[in-house]
Amino acid sequence: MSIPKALTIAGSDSGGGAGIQADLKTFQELDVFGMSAITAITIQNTLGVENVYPLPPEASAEQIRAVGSDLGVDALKTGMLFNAEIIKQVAEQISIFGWKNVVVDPVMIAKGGAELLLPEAIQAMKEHLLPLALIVTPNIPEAESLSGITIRTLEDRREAAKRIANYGARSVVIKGGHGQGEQIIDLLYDGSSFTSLGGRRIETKHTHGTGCTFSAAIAAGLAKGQLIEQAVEEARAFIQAAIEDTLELGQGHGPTNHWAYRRRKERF
Ligand SMILES: Nc1ncnc2c1ncn2[C@@H]1O[C@H](COP(=O)(O)OP(=O)(O)OP(=O)(O)O)[C@@H](O)[C@H]1O
Ligand SMILES: Cc1ncc(COP(=O)(O)O)c(N)n1
Repeated sequence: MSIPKALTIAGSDSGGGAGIQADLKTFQELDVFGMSAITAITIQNTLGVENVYPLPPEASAEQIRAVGSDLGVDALKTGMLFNAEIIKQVAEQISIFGWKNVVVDPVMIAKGGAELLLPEAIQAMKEHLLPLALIVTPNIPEAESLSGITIRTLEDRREAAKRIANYGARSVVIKGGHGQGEQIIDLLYDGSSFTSLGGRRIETKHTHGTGCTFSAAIAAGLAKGQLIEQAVEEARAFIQAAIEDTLELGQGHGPTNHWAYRRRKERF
């Protein structure tokens, strides 16, 4: 039996709600064997990020090489990469291995405002990483930063998605968590057409790590052989359940519930 394997290249969140920890929980719940390359260690809980210790860029490259040369990688996602040198090393390894199922979550700023990507590294992300992406998953502020346009309307989102795709990403999903209205729209652009994936906006403060979990779920789907649209649809269902069945953990913005999706499926 061949076991689907996914790699997350991201930062560690000591609070367990975002980053590497959220990604591995998501892989596990979606029946994918999870592996990790840690780029930075954050001192973090539901109240926010207290400190960031980036690892030497070679440490990311070495971890990727170790798992790639032995276990193999069916799909991968990138999350917090922090600086331009880490981005370059990660991009170089992805190119060397020739991996195609690459999900880029262009993590920039944590919900609490902490910088998870230095502003001067945005150019490196556009230049080195976006051309390798099968899909890139910005939230609205990240899409604004990558596209250079202010997003107010759905038309703006469409234009931003096209501009991001121009950097070489095969497809783009602009997530709607930061938007307004009762319905959330995640807009998927596949290079020629748009698909809106929606859900009810849940009123909650417990949305720490939603973007990490969503992109990890897409990578899990790709690792299992799903097509992009199918993987994004299942990721939306996964995150919707994870936000709805809240855990109410911590004193601040709590993590989502990674058990929820499987438990719901088992009930029906
Ligand atoms: N309140 C909510 N109700 C339902 N779905 C939500 C809500 N907030 C976010 N989502 C979903 O979670 C996913 C992540 O979206 P979001 O825009 O929050 O990303 P993000 O800002 O990158 O997340 P984070 O920075 O917390 O990791 C998307 O699929 C979005 O639709
Ligand atoms: C290590 C790491 N990676 C990503 C996020 C983004 O998640 P959020 O925007 O919910 O804080 C984070 N806080 N920490």
